[in-house]
Amino acid sequence: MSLLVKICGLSTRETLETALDAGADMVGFVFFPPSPRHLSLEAGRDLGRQVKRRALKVALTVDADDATFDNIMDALSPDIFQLHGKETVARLRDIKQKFGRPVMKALPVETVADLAVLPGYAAVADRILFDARPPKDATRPGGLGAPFDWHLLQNLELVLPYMVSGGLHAGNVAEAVRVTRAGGVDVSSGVESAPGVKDPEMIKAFIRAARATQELSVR
Ligand SMILES: O=C(O)c1ccccc1N[C@@H]1O[C@H](COP(=O)(O)O)[C@@H](O)[C@H]1O
Repeated sequence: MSLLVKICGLSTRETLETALDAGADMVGFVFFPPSPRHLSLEAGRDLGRQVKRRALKVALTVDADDATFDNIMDALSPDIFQLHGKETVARLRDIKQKFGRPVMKALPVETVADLAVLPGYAAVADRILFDARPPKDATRPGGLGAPFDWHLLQNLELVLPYMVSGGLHAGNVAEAVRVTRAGGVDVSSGVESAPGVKDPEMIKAFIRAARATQELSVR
């Protein structure tokens, strides 16, 4: 099975085109105002049109309300929602039913205790994203460029597809895949020259490095 590569937090036509040309499977758009990668609905509409089915469009939200989902559906028509807040299992079910799109639930990981919620979410989500737990005083729940201990996933038995994120970059993505056996990787800060500023060369290097790990991936 081939490794899915997601480049998240794209906000310009140039860097989106770089990610698509370099073969990203998923391109992520952030709809969360405190993030330096936050997109207006109009920018999301414009970038969404540019994708032209060359990759899956992922809309990242954080504890968003129904009106926000409605607006994102209208502007971007995402292929999948990435839920990166404290959404409950019941809210996941509700979002899937109301908006008719698959959901990828981000779960914060710092210790093995964080995996206790996994069975509940795995019963409803279409994909799980394991991300580093943010510090308590963080202004956002992700996109902080910090990794977690990948060994916590070493013995994971999860039938559902899962991805990893948190502090990935071209230099460590192979090791992350080797340890976690994840079927996909997601990066934002690791392909930026400054928060919110994507770097075309870093995007290409990350996708190249991720592709080189292909044979290590199982899910
Ligand atoms: O990118 C953001 O600003 C962001 C904001 C709120 C929630 C999640 C966010 N990004 C996601 O966080 C992880 C890790 O990112 P990084 O590579 O460590 O910067 C990734 O899944 C992003 O999609």
